[in-house]
Amino acid sequence: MKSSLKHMVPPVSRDRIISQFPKWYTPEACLQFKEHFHAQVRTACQQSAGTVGLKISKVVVVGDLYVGKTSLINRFCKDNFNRDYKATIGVDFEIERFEIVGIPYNLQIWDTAGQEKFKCIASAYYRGAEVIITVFDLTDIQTLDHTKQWLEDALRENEPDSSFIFLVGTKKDLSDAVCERTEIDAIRFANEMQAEYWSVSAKTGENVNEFFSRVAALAFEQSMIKELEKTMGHMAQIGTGNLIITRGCC
Ligand SMILES: Nc1nc2c(ncn2[C@@H]2O[C@H](COP(=O)(O)OP(=O)(O)OP(=O)(O)O)[C@@H](O)[C@H]2O)c(=O)[nH]1
Ligand SMILES: [Mg+2]
Repeated sequence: MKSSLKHMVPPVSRDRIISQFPKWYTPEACLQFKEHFHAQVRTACQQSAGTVGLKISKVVVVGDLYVGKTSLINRFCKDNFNRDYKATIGVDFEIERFEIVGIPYNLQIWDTAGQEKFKCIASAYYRGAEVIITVFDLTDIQTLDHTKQWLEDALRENEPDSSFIFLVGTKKDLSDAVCERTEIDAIRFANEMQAEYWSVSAKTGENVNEFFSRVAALAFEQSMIKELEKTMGHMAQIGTGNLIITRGCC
């Protein structure tokens, strides 16, 4: 009975299995430099593998119209690319399954509309975002200028310091000398926004899997740390400045 149930859920695809902490894009705008999951998180995962319920984190993707938000998500979730523009109306979402350090984990990725007329619909979905991805087009510097406003709007709907922030430049395949200068500005913006910077191409797929693996690993680890804090007894310092709670024995 148990084995037949197991076969009802298709296995997580190989490129969604994460056991080592995925690397950042550039050390100049990076949220964390470490290369391994926290030892306590790894231990907790090993001890509870096969027994924990499904974990899920909410990701919202925001930015101007036409910057390539839907294309980025479609490349990652469906491995396709459409050169024709079809505006997102309101919001849409995809769920992507991972297995991280042996634990099943889902990212719920919300794709929002960049068009002004849909903004009030989309912003209703910002709440509870563990990850905010602000997207701009590397070939259009104005879209970078607008990312701070998009971020501000998304942050307003969330608790302070509760979300990881990413700044993502799209259409890397079209990159030229001007885009390279834009990227220097983007790295400065990312630091001001306390965001991690990435540049990707939905057309060629460059950096897309690497980027979402990084998103998944950071969000997963954060959710594990929060769970450890909730379920265990006394404070212990782990890593560099991250506090988790460990079980009190007396
Ligand atoms: N060359 C190239 N074109 C891209 C890339 N990503 C997106 N595009 C094109 O840019 C246009 C806009 O892409 P979308 O993904 O629909 O943009 P969006 O941000 O979702 O737009 P809204 O839904 O209106 O907010 C489409 O014509 C895409 O084919 C890329 O990496 N490279
Ligand atoms: Mg769209």
